[in-house]
Amino acid sequence: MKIAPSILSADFGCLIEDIKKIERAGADLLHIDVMDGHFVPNITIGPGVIRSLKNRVSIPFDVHLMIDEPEKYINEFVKAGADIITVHQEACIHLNRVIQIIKDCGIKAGVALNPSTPVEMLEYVLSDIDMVLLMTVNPGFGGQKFIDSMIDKISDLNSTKKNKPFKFEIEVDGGISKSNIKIVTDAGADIIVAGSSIFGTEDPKKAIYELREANKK
Ligand SMILES: O=C(CO)[C@@H](O)[C@H](O)COP(=O)(O)O
Ligand SMILES: [Co+2]
Repeated sequence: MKIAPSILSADFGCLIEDIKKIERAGADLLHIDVMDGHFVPNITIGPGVIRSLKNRVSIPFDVHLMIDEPEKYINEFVKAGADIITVHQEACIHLNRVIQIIKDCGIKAGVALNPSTPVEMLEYVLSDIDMVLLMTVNPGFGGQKFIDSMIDKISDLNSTKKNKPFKFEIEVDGGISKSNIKIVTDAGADIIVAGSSIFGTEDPKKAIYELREANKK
């Protein structure tokens, strides 16, 4: 199980210090939530901030684009330092083309699904992608409650993986804490995004340790 702390819940006034804490604690990926105020009702950061962080952070940048028409900005995010770019199925009219644009840049491609979007929407792209991001809250904000019905969705997607030699990993994003991490990984999640349950605590290093311990029980 990999842990990808989401900087959405970090203190943007001392962002690099917060990131250094989770890097030292053994975080696997840095999850960066990009929001445009259109696709989701919130605005966060763009390529400029990612570029500034890139040469100071060594773990891979997992960039979650919650923006309309993401194809217009892929190049900018790749140049800024994204290692994985995930676009929302709901934001892409020509999803296959957008995936190819990301892959042609030489980085990994992921596709995210809102809670109400069935996994079947990805049937004909699953063999092309490196990651499926299942939203377990409605995208837009950190600190929301995990939607319990998403456990069956994770299991369904995980069963699909057993039928064919797909390479994609399942990333799960929203409302994950030490109280539900085990049920999420048991259902088949490979990568856990956690924002408030890491950066919302006094000690992010301890929070990562506790997530890993809770996953063993
Ligand atoms: O993409 C999103 C929200 O849209 C997430 O990455 C959140 O940032 C996760 O935050 P928590 O639910 O873990 O607080
Ligand atoms: Co996210």
